[in-house]
Amino acid sequence: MQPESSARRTTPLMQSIADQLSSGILIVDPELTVLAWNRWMTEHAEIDSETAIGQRLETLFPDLPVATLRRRVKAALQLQSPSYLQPRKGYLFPVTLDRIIDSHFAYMQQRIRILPDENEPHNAIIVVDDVTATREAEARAAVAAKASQRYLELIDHNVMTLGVDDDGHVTRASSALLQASGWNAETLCGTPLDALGLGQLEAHQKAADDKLPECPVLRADGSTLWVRVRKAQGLEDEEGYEHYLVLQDISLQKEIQALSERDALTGAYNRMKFDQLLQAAISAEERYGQQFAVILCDIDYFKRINDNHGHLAGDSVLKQFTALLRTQTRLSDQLARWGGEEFVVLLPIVNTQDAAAAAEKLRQAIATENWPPIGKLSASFGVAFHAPNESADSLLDRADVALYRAKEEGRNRVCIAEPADSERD
Ligand SMILES: Nc1nc2c(ncn2[C@@H]2O[C@H](COP(=O)(O)OP(=O)(O)OP(=O)(O)O)[C@@H](O)[C@H]2O)c(=O)[nH]1
Repeated sequence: MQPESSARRTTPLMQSIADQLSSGILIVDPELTVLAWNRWMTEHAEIDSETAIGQRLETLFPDLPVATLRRRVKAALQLQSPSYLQPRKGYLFPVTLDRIIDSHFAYMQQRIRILPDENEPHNAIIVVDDVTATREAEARAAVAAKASQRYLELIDHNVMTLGVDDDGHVTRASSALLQASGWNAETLCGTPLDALGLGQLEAHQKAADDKLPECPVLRADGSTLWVRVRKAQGLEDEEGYEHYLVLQDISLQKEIQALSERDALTGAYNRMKFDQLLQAAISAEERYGQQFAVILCDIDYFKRINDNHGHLAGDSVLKQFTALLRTQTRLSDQLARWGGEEFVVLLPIVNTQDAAAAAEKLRQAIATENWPPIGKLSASFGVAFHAPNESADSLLDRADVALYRAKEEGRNRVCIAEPADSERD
């Protein structure tokens, strides 16, 4: 039944306007008895106006938070100003969504406005707005933000990255880098890149993809962390430009590389590495005129050492021999084990005489050293000075022939190789 007051005040024109709105409109008295009900409410709540009008809201909607709603209505009427209600569940009137399948919500999300009815000061107008789309977008954004956050955390924990300002000072470091380096975030910020062993920012900016700088970074405990450095896209904000470096741990790779270059027994370079060094020396001579020589050196009567003192004693002599050659050569010289009891030294030098003098120095050092358990030891030497345009094979052949001659002439001596074919008249 329709109460007198409502019938009087809801004119056909007002009802028609209310029916065209895309929000729910209902008028209630302070006891929440429905006095007016628009089409939106009929369609969405599936209760027609004849049924709704005259009924208390809690009768129509048994789960309605009546106490809260009544308080809000009272407040709006007393203050004669709008009041808003944000239902805890997101909706006041349970309206099922027909797009449940891809929605975060089963029920329509509503914004409730309670307005004092200016014509009837005891009544309140309740406006129900459908804000599902907004809440949906917010919920999706929250899920996306959480996923991005998780992704950032994943990167932070697993990828070594550094933020650097325009002056090459560190601005931030990922947890992965702090953990791998043992560095402390506070002390790290503001430190110049090169003080960490990471070189200059410009070098990383210019580096080609296939020639990324490899840097030995000093860990907090003094050990070395080898990293390959790639410059990533930077970011600009109101505080300025931030460059990003991504660091790849290549320590293991470096370790394997070092092992593959060296002879396991003596620690001297192996033949493969020496071949590379020799090629590099030939290129440097062609380009910059840096002359060099090689000394081939073979321990005399080494077989006897093995035969008389055992293989282990032979091994120990080889190690001591390597150590002696190291101390008797310069840092700029390169030492390799050529095979068995034969060694080779590559030395940047300007003439054959100087190379021969270097070999003679080695010969004397070996001859005067004490070699437990065998006593004395000697070695024979073949020295070849690299001729312009000479191949590596030709140079080594000449040194080998000279070494053979030293053996033939009685061992414990230095023989100088014949000039290369290109040098002969
Ligand atoms: N203990 C030990 N012996 C090795 C190693 N590599 C090669 N030899 C030995 O070195 C010896 C070389 O013998 P030879 O080539 O006859 O040369 P040599 O006895 O020094 O005689 P000359 O060179 O003519 O003075 C062989 O007995 C090899 O077995 C090694 O890594 N450890």
